[in-house]
Amino acid sequence: MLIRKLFKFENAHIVRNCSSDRCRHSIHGHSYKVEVLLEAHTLDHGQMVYDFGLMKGTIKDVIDAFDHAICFWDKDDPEYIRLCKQFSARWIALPVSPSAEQFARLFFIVIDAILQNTVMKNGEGDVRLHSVIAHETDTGYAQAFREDADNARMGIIRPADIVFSEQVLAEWQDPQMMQKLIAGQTFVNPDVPLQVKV
Ligand SMILES: Nc1nc2c(c(=O)[nH]1)N=C([C@H](O)[C@H](O)COP(=O)(O)OP(=O)(O)OP(=O)(O)O)CN2
Repeated sequence: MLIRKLFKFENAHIVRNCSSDRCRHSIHGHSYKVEVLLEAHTLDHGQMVYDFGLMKGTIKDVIDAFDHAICFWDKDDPEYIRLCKQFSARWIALPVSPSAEQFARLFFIVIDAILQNTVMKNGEGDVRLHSVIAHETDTGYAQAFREDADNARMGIIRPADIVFSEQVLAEWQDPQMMQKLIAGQTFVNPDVPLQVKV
């Protein structure tokens, strides 16, 4: 079974080298919608694949980091990068260009790492990330599956290579969240007292 939770953020970028003239030379923004799809073949004590509420913790925080930020490819023109950092308190440097495809891959990689490092407390079984859909506009989206996330021909994305500005970090509930993820520390879900025997 699949479940899906939708997240939203506003973000600005330039996508270098793309065919669309407006996109490759001009800073522009999108109201992104990100669908996170989880898969399991057994249900937890609440008879759910994974409680939607749990997805509003670390997973939501990571996606929300991109809200009202400018994203740039860390291989872009150093002067452009310098100016992004100078004029936007919220910026994120990416190891890949900020296309919808790469957003979908990036969120897959980070959310997959979060889930794999999460200690689940409510009888969740084989819950795993199925795919991530990044909607750039109402009419265009990219969907990343595990084989896309792992595909080095699409560029390597390591969580440690995503650099968040100080302002982004300061606004997280836990400013150390990404460092913990990179260090392989665990995220522990809240205990749930059982009220009826399942
Ligand atoms: N495969 C991709 N194609 C394009 C991407 C992308 O990330 N992946 N990105 C862009 C631009 O960022 C652009 O702003 C979005 O393109 P487009 O869908 O053409 O935008 P419109 O606002 O014109 O959308 P309509 O709904 O068709 O009006 C370009 N391509």
